[in-house]
Parts: sequence; structure tokens; C-alpha cells
Amino acid sequence: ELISVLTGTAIAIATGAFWGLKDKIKCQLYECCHEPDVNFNYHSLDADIANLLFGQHLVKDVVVNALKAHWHNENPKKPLVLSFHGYTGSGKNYVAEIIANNTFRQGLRSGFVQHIVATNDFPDKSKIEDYQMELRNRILSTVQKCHRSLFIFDETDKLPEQLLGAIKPFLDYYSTISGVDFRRSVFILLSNKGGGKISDITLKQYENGYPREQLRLESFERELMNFSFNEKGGLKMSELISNHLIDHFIPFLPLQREHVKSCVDAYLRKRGRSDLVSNVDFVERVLNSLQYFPDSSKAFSSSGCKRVDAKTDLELAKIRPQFQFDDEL
Ligand SMILES: Nc1ncnc2c1ncn2[C@@H]1O[C@H](COP(=O)(O)OP(=O)(O)OP(=O)(O)O)[C@@H](O)[C@H]1O
Repeated sequence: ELISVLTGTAIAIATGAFWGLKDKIKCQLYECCHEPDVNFNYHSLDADIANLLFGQHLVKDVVVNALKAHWHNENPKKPLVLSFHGYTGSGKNYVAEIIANNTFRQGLRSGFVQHIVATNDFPDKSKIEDYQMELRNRILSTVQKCHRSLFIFDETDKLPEQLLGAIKPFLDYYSTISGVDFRRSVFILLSNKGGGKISDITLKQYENGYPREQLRLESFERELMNFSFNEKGGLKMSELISNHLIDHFIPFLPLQREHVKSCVDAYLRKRGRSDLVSNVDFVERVLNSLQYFPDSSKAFSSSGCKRVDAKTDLELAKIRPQFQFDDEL
């Protein structure tokens, strides 16, 4: 009897080792849904948001903690759904990318991250039914491969209502859909909706001379909910809201000149031109090549930090290289 117990144990160990080895080899070749390919790094996410993102204190407060709580919850009731709102160039896609980089080794290139851009992926209105099916299958098959998948819906405000309706069941409190458990995945909806309201609130704070860092999430959340409810075409969005499927509405504030300057500095460092960071004339030329609003105070950049790289490159191209100057002598 002892021999048979020992043999059984040896077989179990050998089988375990075999599967372990097989998994290891497979994961060397393909992406796997566990460490090190999928590993939420709370500390580096926190550090990245603190160091790389300028002027968005609310994002830092809410996003990092919401993700941390969801990731460490053994038994989440639903997927985490974050709705990012704000004007162009304020950092919505950038934050989604930072989240992907701190969760998946391959970042946005991971097979467990789906970046869905409404106007690009679903351009033809007459094909809505095909798109509905396609989108549903895309979501299902991704979560089937990894329950920790991340879905980024860019331009959610331009997503046809039928398509927004198609994703609704995935955001809901169901334990499984077609046998797939969605509760550990994360959905991030990006839109420009509410950008005007966010900017009004931030402008008022600015004009009253209070620091924007004093603005709290509550000042925006109700406004954003009302806005998404009432706006034309926001019907399905309002269904997501009334069913409490969106966990957090996160406002991206319009960026001030000082934040854009931080973007210019960061880009110069990335390009290996830290020497120009303290060159006031150069930095001012870049900043002046962007537009600001409103006319009265020019408080905010119209394109946030979006065109900073291109504008900085343009100014860099105008600088005559030193050696050329020497040559001419
Ligand atoms: N708050 C910010 N801090 C640092 N860099 C930023 C910030 N906002 C934007 N950027 C820079 O500008 C680029 C463009 O921003 P991003 O694509 O995130 O804007 P967006 O809010 O998603 O705009 P859109 O609504 O047009 O899609 C980013 O890749 C990043 O380099």
C-alpha cells in the first residue's frame, strides 16, 4: 500500500512539473494571462501618474485607487467601468496608456487590451448589425483568453447607440455572459462630452483666484451625469448611468500654460535636449505657437498638450546646429 501511495505521489508531482514546464515554455512564446505578462503594479502606476501627468489631480486621486480596489477585490460584483471626460489633449488616452503599461507587460500591444476607436472601427452606419456582432465577439473572445482584460473605448460619444447598447451587458452585474466571467475586466470610456462644463467650472475657480487643486470630484460628477443624460444622442449613455454601470466619472481639466510648459519640458528631455528646458526664449516660442481660450484671459490651451511634440519639433528644426555655425567661421 505504501508503494502505491508513493507511486501515486510521484506521478502527481511529475504531472504537475510537466504542466508547469509546458506552461513556462508556452508563456515564453506567447502572452499569458498571469505574471509577468499580466501584473498590476500599483506603485509604478501611482508614480507614473504623479510624474508624467500634469494638472490632473482628480485623475490621480480616483483612477489609481479605483483600479487598486478592483484588482485586489477577490470577488468583484461587476467589471470596473471608468468614464473619462474632457477636452482634447487633456490626457484621457495618455492615462489609459499608462494604465495599460502598468498592468500588461506589452502595454497597449497586449492581446488582452482592446483599443476601440468609434470612427475608425465602425465607420459605416449601414453595417451597424455586423458591427454589433463583431464588437460582441471581440469583447467575448478577449475576456475568454484573459479575465483581466482592458477595453478602451475612444470617442464613446461618437459610438452609435446600438453599439453602446451592445456593450451594456458586459458592464452589468452578471456573473457570466455566454459562460465568460467579466467581473475582473476593466472598461474605460473616453469622450469629449462634458468638456465645456468641466472647463466652465475650472475657469470660474481660476477667475476667482482659487487653486484648481481645491476642486473636488463632487463638483463635477453631478454635472457630468446630467450632461450625459440630457445631451442628444446620449440615450444609451444615460442607460448606463441610470443602471449605475459607470463606477466613476472622471473629469480631465483643461490645461493651463504652466502645464503645457511641463509637457514641453518633458518632450525636450525625451528628445535628449534637456539643455533647452531652461532656454526661456525657446520654450516661450513653442508655447506661443499654441492657441489659448477664452479670449478674455487665455487661461487654457485649446489643444491641451496634444500638439506639443509637433510644435517643439518645429522649433527644434529652426535652430541652426552649432557645428554649422563653426563651419561658417
Ligand atoms: N495632462 C497631461 N500631462 C502630460 N502630458 C499630457 C497631458 N495631456 C496630454 N498629454 C500629452 O499629449 C498627448 C495627447 O493627449 P491625449 O491623446 O491623451 O489627449 P486626449 O484627452 O485623449 O484627447 P482626445 O479627446 O482628442 O482624444 C499625450 O500623448 C501626452 O503626450
